[in-house]
Amino acid sequence: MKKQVVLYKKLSAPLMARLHEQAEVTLIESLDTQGLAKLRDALPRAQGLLGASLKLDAELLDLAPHLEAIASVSVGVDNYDIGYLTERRILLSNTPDVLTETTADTGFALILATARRVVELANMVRDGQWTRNIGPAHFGTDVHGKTLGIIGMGRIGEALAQRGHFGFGMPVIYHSHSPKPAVEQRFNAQYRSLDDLLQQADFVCLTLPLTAETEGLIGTRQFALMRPETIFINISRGKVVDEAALIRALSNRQIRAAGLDVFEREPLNHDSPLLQLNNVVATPHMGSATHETREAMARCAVDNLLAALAGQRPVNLVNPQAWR
Ligand SMILES: NC(=O)C1=CN([C@@H]2O[C@H](COP(=O)(O)OP(=O)(O)OC[C@H]3O[C@@H](n4cnc5c(N)ncnc54)[C@H](O)[C@@H]3O)[C@@H](O)[C@H]2O)C=CC1
Ligand SMILES: O=C(O)C(=O)CO
Repeated sequence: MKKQVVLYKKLSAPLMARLHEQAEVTLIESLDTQGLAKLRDALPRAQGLLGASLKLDAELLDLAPHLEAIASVSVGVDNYDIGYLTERRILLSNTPDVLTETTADTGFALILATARRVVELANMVRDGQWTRNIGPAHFGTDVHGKTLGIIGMGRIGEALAQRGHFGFGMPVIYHSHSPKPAVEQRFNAQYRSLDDLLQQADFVCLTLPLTAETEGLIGTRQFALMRPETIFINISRGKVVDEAALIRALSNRQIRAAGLDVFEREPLNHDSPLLQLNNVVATPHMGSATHETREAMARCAVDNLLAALAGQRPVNLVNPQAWR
């Protein structure tokens, strides 16, 4: 008998066809109120779940007594209670690697956009305000040769270091759980304590996951360690940062600018004080959002889910303790 799969994300036609071959599929097209009600109705028969951007808490998962596997179409797994899933022996998988380069591209886009004031100056042209040659009031700051500080030297951190070191001649400093000699050799990178990195980097870039340990990692004290020239880039998760402290640091010009792809609450409210600040470039959590990468992520998630439902260990298993 085919397994019951509930999708809460639309997939491309070829991936849908693959899933249909092997499973009975219920598609929840959107996660609006109606969609969530449909999801609740489908959960009691679900053996597999596939999707992204939904906090799957115990209250929802308790509706799914037959659940065997969840395939998240993301590398970040902060939406899941891994302890609870493991207790229930539900296999959780994610989609690392396939999105690394694209997300690092986004990080670099934010570095360039903030330092060179790309959005602000492009809007000036669009608004008909380019009436004479621009002068120092519109100048930005160099990217090449500046110190790139990476907090969380994992896959995406390394891809960012590669761009900075080889593409822009940037000295790379980093902070992570522990030093990484191979990374230091490849990018001539140097390990720093968190405080030293915050004081020394021209670009402070967050590329770590949201965990109990990293929630609120960057707050008032950490912004106070940065310099007025510092540019702050967050492509990890909004909750790693105390957003109120960030807004104060930007408003007081304690730091120069921020490039933000992620926020405490998403979608970012249009009234957010962040959007009143012209030294902020805000993007809509688009780190991995290219056609190619989103398709590769979805394919990876389908592979993981079908493997798990066939009794095989998924390649990207997040909670190996749940594997019997
Ligand atoms: N903006 C976006 O659209 C995207 C955001 N992300 C975020 O980026 C995160 C990182 O992804 P990957 O590089 O693939 O993960 P990864 O696991 O390869 O790298 C994370 C690194 O952070 C380090 N780390 C974790 N906790 C730390 C702590 N408390 N202090 C210091 N270092 C710590 C780890 O040791 C690891 O080296 C994801 O978890 C996700 O939240 C990922 C993809 C797209
Ligand atoms: O994969 C993730 O964790 C994202 O944030 C979106 O790609």
